[in-house]
Amino acid sequence: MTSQESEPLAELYEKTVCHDWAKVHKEGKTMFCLPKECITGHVEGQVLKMLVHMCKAQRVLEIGMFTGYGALSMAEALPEDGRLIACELEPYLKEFVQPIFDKSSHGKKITVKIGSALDTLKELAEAGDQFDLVFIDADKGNYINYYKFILDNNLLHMDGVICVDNCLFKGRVYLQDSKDDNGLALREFNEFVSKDPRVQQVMIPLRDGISIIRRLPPSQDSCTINRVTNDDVFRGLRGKPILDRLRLDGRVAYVTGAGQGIGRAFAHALGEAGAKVAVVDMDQGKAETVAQELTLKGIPSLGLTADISKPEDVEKMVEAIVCKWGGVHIACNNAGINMNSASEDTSLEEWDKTFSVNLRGTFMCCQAAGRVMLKQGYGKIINTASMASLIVPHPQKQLAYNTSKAGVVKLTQTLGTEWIDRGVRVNCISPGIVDTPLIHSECLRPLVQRWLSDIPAGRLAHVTDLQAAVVYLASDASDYMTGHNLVIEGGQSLW
Ligand SMILES: C[S@@+](CC[C@H](N)C(=O)[O-])C[C@H]1O[C@@H](n2cnc3c(N)ncnc32)[C@H](O)[C@@H]1O
Repeated sequence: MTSQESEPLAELYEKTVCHDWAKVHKEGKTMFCLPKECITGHVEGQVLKMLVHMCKAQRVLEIGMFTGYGALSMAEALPEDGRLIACELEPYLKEFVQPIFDKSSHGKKITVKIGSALDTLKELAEAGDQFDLVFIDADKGNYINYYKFILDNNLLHMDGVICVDNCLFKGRVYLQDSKDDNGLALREFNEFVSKDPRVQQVMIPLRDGISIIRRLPPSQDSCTINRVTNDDVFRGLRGKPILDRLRLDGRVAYVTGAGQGIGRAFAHALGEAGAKVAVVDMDQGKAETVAQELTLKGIPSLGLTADISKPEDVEKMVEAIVCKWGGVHIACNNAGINMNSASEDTSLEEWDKTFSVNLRGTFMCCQAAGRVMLKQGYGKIINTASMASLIVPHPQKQLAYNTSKAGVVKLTQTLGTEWIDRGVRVNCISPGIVDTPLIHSECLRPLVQRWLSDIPAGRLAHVTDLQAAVVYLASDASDYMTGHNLVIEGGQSLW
């Protein structure tokens, strides 16, 4: 059983098979009499959609669109800003398909290029375009030319895949005495690809056969011929390209203050990058809700309640994580509080409360997680400091907060240098002013206007602006970085 096709795809299929293709050809609307059997169809369409998912493709090229069934199937799997270029010879088909593309929310990802596909390929190569997935499904005699052009002109991305339709051509590729031009063209194509050292090919007997062809990393021979410096930069450290080095697969992380805002965004980011995540918050309901969000996305997670100003809570939090997952690799100490008062009026109670969470609490978390990490010989601690550690944000008055966050930076620098020789890196992130629902209240509006005039980027930070930084600091890619305060404030501290 294969998943159902979407409504627009079903409509496209119906419209294609019911259309009188012989008539439109007779009327001179198409150059060729197009057989309705050209259509990719349900199962192959879903296979293409699956391939787009599996390759995590962002940019797809289709050679031979016909009525766009394959194109729309693939577009459905692309991210919102993904793009698919569909090459088609027949102008009539663009008019035919556009109304259905317009009905689908994915149709806007598709750009149809009318003309000979080889001309379009040249145009794309000249523009420096590259694709993660190419689907070749046009005139069989030209498959080999499309394939060669794509590989010779770097139209396929480093980890890209080419999918080729009709590779078995009704079994004729295997008939010794076949005179069928298309069968012979496909046989020659299959043989060429199977001998091409640049790729790995697998043929799948689905419908008329599809070949999946993966671009391989450069071979030792090609490195020698091209006098390549075959080092970690060329191959990628431990054979991993840079984006793979940001992955956190198999790592155990926790985030405090993860029930909302920045902490929640950090928890999602670490989980999306591959880590198991303990979502820690004072508010049990919020911790569990965010943990549930991660579970829904397939991220192993655990909701924990802890008040990080209490030493026993901090100990219990780390113990619970170690007990469940056997260690802690990433400690994201994010929980913090902020109270406003003029310095001459700041009570000792306010000062102590702020420090007991922001600085003492962060220290206790660093120490508890650090002890586990030092034993493991590996760990990444990421504290949330603030732009207020660098500048004095104004006009609001927040002496205790500013001072406590400056303390978080010094705590980070000290631990970062003390523990790095035992494999534990400690860094902090200093966000600028973050856009939260609270900030949009009537009484805060004048304050927001004032802040905006102080921010070169012209807007407040979104929590998503901070997510890449936490993944970077949690990953091996930042191993040489320690004691650093990574400031993300749209340039506010520079004005
Ligand atoms: C097998 S159909 C494609 C089916 C389509 N991929 C789908 O998903 O339904 C082949 C298409 O390639 C187009 N075609 C043939 N030769 C071409 C060329 N030289 N350049 C661009 N398109 C071409 C034909 O007009 C036809 O629409």
